[in-house]
Amino acid sequence: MALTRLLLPNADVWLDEQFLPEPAAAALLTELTQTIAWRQESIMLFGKAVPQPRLTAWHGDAGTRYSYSGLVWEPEPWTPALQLLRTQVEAATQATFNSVLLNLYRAGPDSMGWHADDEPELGPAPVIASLSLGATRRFRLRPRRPLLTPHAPVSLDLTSGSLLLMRGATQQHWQHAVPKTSKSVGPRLNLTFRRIISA
Ligand SMILES: O=C(O)CCC(=O)C(=O)O
Ligand SMILES: [Fe+2]
Repeated sequence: MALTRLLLPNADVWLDEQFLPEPAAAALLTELTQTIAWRQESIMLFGKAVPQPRLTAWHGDAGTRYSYSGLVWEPEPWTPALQLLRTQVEAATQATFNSVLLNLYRAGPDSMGWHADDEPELGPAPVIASLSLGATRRFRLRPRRPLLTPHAPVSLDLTSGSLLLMRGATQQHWQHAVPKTSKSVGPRLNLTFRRIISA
């Protein structure tokens, strides 16, 4: 399949719902869930350490330090599976990536709050390629400044093997989130390939 552009103002967002065929996506979910050194980080919220409602890992080229929600990440090296995915994602997106943030949503209560991936390390127009494996979870997008970007919030159900690409001014004008769900859902693993410009 191919990436198809979403018609959103002040955004440059593309989706390929069938980037990886299901047997490959399912096999990768199992392999990565078992072999990645998952951590549950805490973020400081009003002076208190609050565990993030998901597990995370950060892999990349040496020197791609990244600060995220008050945490500073030193990357783990690329594993063969992650390196192969990087090559495939680069070919599909015509972009280059030097790091990947992995998020494991163990079940419905695991989530990610509203944010934009606009850390200075990512430069003025971050290119982020997001590969989803496992359970379908809802991905929401909303304008950061509704007067400047008049549009209702958007919901995408990201299925296993789908590839979402955000680039250009998307992070400047939109936020995104993966809300909790009360539905009974299995694990979902998401990989966001990124390019750290100022290491
Ligand atoms: O899990 C997702 O689909 C989104 C992940 C995300 O927004 C991030 O890692 O910054
Ligand atoms: Fe994000």
